[in-house]
Amino acid sequence: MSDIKIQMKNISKVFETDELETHALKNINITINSGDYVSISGPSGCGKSTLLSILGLLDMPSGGEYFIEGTNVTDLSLDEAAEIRNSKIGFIFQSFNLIDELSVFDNVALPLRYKTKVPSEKEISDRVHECLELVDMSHRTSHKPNQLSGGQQQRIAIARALVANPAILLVDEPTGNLDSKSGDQVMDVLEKLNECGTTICMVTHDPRYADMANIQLKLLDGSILTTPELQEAV
Ligand SMILES: Nc1ncnc2c1ncn2[C@@H]1O[C@H](COP(=O)(O)OP(=O)(O)OP(=O)(O)O)[C@@H](O)[C@H]1O
Repeated sequence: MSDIKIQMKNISKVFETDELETHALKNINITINSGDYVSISGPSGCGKSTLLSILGLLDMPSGGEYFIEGTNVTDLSLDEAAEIRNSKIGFIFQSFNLIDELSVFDNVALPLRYKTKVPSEKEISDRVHECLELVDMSHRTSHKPNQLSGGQQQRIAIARALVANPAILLVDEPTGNLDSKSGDQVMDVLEKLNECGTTICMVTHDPRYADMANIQLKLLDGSILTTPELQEAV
């Protein structure tokens, strides 16, 4: 009955530099269903960024198979990977990566304007306002990013990641540049989005935030240490 968003089968990644081979990921098997909240944590160098890059089609695995919403995306050309990345994946980075010259509205609208079939201005406006409301930022549509706090900028980045209705949000240390209060607010927004059905996969060093996820993956030396654990809904 579950709707599979992401499936990795025996994914491996080997980096080869001069005479050195680094086995960054070994035999990774992950299934992420619609509505899951997955955290990935582990010590420095264990493979978190490598895994997130492959999940986000920013890098390709050395072996194994990767499916997004049932489509095999293991051996795509760069152009095909870019198209699937734009339509299926929303990214949230530690650095918010907003465009300073654009208003909040135009930053959030950007992924819609880059779609193969660009929606009408009315559709863009409706969707941007809907997403800004979800992150409690409807009152700042005309501001520029540098007129906002770090926490507010991250909430705008979340709205931008959501706007094209991706299959999954990939989140990399979302609170890394924030004080603890703003960080908690950003995590509250992610939790609320997940409660409303958004599928999330997040890399975090913070055990408090990893605990918010219903599937907690722990990586060590490129392998998943603990198999996914589904917590009973409280
Ligand atoms: N481009 C590369 N070339 C060679 N080795 C690499 C490359 N990228 C990563 N590695 C190696 O792969 C392993 C996993 O790296 P990765 O960046 O995924 O770890 P991480 O868990 O994200 O670390 P951190 O928490 O410090 O960011 C490390 O041993 C790293 O040195």
